[in-house]
Amino acid sequence: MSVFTPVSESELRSYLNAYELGELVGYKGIEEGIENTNFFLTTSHGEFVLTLFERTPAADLPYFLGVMDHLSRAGIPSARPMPRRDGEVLGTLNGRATAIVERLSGRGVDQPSPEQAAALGTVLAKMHKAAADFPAQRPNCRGPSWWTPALKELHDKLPQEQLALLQDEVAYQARVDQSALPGGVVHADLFRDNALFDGPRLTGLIDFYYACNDAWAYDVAVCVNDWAINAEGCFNASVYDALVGAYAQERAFSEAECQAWPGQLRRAALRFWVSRLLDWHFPRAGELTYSKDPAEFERILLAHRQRTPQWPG
Ligand SMILES: Nc1ncnc2c1ncn2[C@@H]1O[C@H](COP(=O)(O)OP(=O)(O)O)[C@@H](O)[C@H]1O
Ligand SMILES: N[C@@H](CCOP(=O)(O)O)C(=O)O
Repeated sequence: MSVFTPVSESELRSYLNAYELGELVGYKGIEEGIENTNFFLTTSHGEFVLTLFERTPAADLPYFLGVMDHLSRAGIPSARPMPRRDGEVLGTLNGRATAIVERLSGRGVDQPSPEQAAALGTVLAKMHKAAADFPAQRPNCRGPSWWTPALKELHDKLPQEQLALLQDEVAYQARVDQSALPGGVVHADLFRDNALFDGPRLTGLIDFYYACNDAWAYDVAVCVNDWAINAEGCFNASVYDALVGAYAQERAFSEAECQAWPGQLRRAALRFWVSRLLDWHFPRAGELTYSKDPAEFERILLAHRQRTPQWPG
């Protein structure tokens, strides 16, 4: 499903001439993933992932690949982009901007254990610190200037009750002073399917294509909403405690972040509820929408609005 742009063996062999990655041994389309065309590549030099960017704006690619390179050099398990012979990391294949990155080991988890959640919390905090000196900037493209027009688009599709809730939450978020929070590069979409594990060991962070500069606490909130809260909006206390406890051990929250924590959980829930509503009501041709139920994030947002979770410690 996710090979939107096919690539023949001869096209790939010729594309690989631009790299020093040895001879092509084999390649296979990757079915998971919904944004881009991805292939696993085996060459005489190792294992890689080839991505043909379908929707990601070309102007943002140097930022995303730069973040991945910066983090992998700093010891964070993100995939290092492979440079071409001309020193560039981006090429073009079959009309798409294209990159090759190293293939990381491990698999995604559906039901993380507290141990795995702790590994995520630790690596997330290390990632925030490691990217503190990354020089480029990219604003969060899923903030107020995105959700305000998105709500207008959704206006005629939603029942009045949902619209009222969304509008109320948008108004609440507009009153939150984000500038008081420390931040830097954030992943911004670190769901369970974007972290790879080998048993309890976190072996990879992938899919940096929403990375941007934002509050670190927001990034933690994105993770908590997916890793530690089920589709009914109920917290998994042991996963939550493990994730935020391990994060806090590596990077303590400031007083401002502790205060802002409930609002960040709400902001993260709002962002994914709106994107799932857009995907649901305006699906792209051939897109599978059933696996991304918007109602999950409505329930998570409602749960956060009803009982305010405090930052522990
Ligand atoms: N660097 C990598 N190492 C190992 N597997 C990867 C890597 N990048 C992507 N994958 C695999 O490809 C799948 C789709 O990647 P993802 O970046 O989520 O795609 P999309 O951007 O299209 O949603 C992942 O679920 C994972 O199995
Ligand atoms: N992880 C997200 C999907 C990525 O966001 P989108 O804006 O591309 O839909 C989710 O599970 O909703």
